Amino acid sequence: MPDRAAIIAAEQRAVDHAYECYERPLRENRAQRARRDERTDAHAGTAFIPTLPPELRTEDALAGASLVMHRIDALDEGRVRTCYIGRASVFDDEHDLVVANWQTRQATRWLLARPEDPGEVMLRRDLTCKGPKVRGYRDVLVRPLRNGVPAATAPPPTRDTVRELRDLLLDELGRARDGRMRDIVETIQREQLALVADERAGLLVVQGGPGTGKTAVGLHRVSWLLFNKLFKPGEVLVVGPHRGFLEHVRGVLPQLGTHDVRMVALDLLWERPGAGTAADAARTGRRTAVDGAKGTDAPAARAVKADLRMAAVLRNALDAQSGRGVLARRAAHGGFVAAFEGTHLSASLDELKALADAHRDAPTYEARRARFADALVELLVERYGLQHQGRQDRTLPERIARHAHVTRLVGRLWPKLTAERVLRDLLTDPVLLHKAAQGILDGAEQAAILRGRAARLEQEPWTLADLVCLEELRVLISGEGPRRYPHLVVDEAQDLTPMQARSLARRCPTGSMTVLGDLAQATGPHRYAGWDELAALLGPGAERHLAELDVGYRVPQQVMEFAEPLARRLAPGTAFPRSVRPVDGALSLVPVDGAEVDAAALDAARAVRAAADGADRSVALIVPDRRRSALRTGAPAGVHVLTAAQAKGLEFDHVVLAEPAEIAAQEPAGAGGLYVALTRCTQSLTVVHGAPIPVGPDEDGERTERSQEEDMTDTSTDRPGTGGAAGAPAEGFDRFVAALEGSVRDERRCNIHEHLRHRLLSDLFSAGLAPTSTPVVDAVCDGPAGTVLYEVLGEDRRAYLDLREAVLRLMEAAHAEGETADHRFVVLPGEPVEDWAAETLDEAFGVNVLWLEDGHWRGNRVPLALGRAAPGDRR
Ligand SMILES: Nc1ncnc2c1ncn2[C@@H]1O[C@H](COP(=O)(O)OP(=O)(O)OP(=O)(O)O)[C@@H](O)[C@H]1O
Repeated sequence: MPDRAAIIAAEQRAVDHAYECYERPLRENRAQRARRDERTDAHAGTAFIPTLPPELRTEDALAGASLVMHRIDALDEGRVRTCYIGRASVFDDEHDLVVANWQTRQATRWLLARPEDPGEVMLRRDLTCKGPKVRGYRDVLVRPLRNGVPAATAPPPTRDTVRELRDLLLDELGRARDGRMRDIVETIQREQLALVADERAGLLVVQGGPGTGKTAVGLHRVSWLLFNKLFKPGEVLVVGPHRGFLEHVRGVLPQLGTHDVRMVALDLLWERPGAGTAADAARTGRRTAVDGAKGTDAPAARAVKADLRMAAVLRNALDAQSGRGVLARRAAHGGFVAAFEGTHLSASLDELKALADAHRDAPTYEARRARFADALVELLVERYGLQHQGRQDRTLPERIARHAHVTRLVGRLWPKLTAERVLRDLLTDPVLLHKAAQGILDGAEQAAILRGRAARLEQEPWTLADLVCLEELRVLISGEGPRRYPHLVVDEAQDLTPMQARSLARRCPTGSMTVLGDLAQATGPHRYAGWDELAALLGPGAERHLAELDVGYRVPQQVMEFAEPLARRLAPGTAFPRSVRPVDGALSLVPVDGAEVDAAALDAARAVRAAADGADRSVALIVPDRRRSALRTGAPAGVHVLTAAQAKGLEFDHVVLAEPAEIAAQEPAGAGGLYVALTRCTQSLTVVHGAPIPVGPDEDGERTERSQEEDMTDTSTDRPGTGGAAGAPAEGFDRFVAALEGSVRDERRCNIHEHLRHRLLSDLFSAGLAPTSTPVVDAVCDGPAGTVLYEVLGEDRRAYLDLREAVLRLMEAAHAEGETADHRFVVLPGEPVEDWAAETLDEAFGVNVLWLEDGHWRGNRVPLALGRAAPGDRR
């Protein structure tokens, strides 16, 4: 058996040959170009200037990267053939393939072959090259031939060769980050490549913790899909979280040989009235054509506008300003009468209402108006015919349609509306808002989105959420939707609001999407309980495939371990990534006096910058939003000062983090923002904090756990934040209330719980009642049957034992509030699991059960639960 040196020498010869074959056409093309240039010079001044055909490349696209990465020996009709896989397809003089591009289906299939299912692969050898120089190799899959027949795969590689591969990957991961992401072709892992080359239709959702390579996978996938002609460049849109992120990843696709793919930051995706779209900007090259939203929403308004219920409110706003909405206000005026060619045309108010209602299912507002106008003319023509013994001529319908009174009536009932006018009226007119939001948004939610009116429509400070609503309205009014793409890639998708997701679905009606994200890093106003909810919004009706990446390539192990309890708390259902990178001394905690945080953070940044100098390492200082401008002013050169939101999706070699508790308290990101900030570094994280670092497993965002060094030095067992309100010396009843509040808060993190609670509150408001929620009671409402107390349960809580626990909670809540309820309800997200549960609960505890099924309330006493019971219906 040849020794390693001999194998490396043999592989070097193969790689040399590959380079020779790769470079020869380049050299020849350059020479040909030089000859043409000479000819062109000779013809200077003439109209004909020959151009070089695109296939005659003259530039080396490798830019120093290795051409060859793998050797594959594959069985082909009984013979073993050797093929090399690399960054480009290379042919020899006989047009035989010397290197196969990694993106060809054949090469991808070979690279995905596993030892336990090798297919035709007999040998996979990964080469460690530095440019054209072979430094080492590792045999990943070896299947010897015995008597011409492949034997079982050989035992796993020796420790040495494993270390060698790890070295290649770790070398790559340990290199300095200059703010630009690079491709990972040389070290892409099998589970990543499988996602890159996944050809299934529909939505591919990739969930993965920080640094698991989601962005890298998304971009390599774009390149792979285009290379294999599944889409053309103009057919793919990549949506990233912000401009800084796009800047960070900008170089990857060109490095992979992929050009002309449109990439847009999420906040520039929606057109601002009067400005062009991002697409316009890309076309015209004018950056100033688009500058996104002008205004900002307070957190409460942002939450309401993010919610899908907003779509129904917008539709209602249109209805209130047209058709029946206008007729309702016209009651005093009666129907329609107009003099016409010596006679009268007329329609009663009821007839007009019937016509207005008849076309509610028309696709757009404008279509409804057109159909109403047609139907009105038809009615008037018919009436005219009756009055004149059927005497009609061909131009009568047109004469009636053009009659000033008719056009005025149509115009009044279906005024020319623009999305901007409707939204402006909705957000600034409390009466219209109430009418449109009745039964959908409660009073507090309506108040949250109500705002003052700018002097002129063009001055309205549209927020990002408003821009999304404007698109929704435009679609409702005229059907005018955004440009469509056959494939969409959405990064950091966990931050999309439901309204944004609905709008993205509009851009890709086929539902062919690559959706990348991490639920634990969610920082938007809406938290998704799982990917299903978001996937259903993005690709309604499309096939969905969920994949998880669970190996962390960016963040040092020590830092990931520090952040782990926080991540598990934020998204208990997702896998926490294993980091492949132990880095000694990667984590430093620097406790300081609260007043010293800024100065200490700047000192730390200065020290880290100085230590990193010469090593070409990037340094970021991640700070709470309100401290950014002050710290930017004082920061040393070469240190990027960013908020957690700005750092999303980016990575730096060294990160200094200032006052994490303050970052975790920022709305709407909360602890998700802190998790993002903690996981940006590749080498070291220095945490400067005055307040304790809220990374513990049982935090609730308001309470904090002590930092590690405090844990080490302080042996006190009376730790704040583990059962009582923030550090308060709570006793007895107070402690009980605090504990109850804590667990209610936990429950209210569940979206399904919150959907149910809000729906219940909204329906009670619609019934004309005034329900309230308190920190311990999900809902309490005085209705015709007395006081009713509700305890809402969240996802997967429909079993009898859950119901019994809810009864106890109701009793505790009543005790905490001093509330003596006449009726008590447990509210579930679906039918109880056991069919006897509702009856038993009623008989045993006098507690009723209410649940939602297909959007309707069900249960043993639904009218009573919704405030519709007779006053005598008291227990
Ligand atoms: N197989 C790999 N080989 C080399 N580097 C890799 C590999 N996979 C990921 N990386 C590197 O790890 C870093 C993190 O990757 P990426 O930004 O794609 O992760 P992410 O999952 O999108 O992270 P986040 O959720 O924090 O945005 C990048 O520098 C990327 O190049």
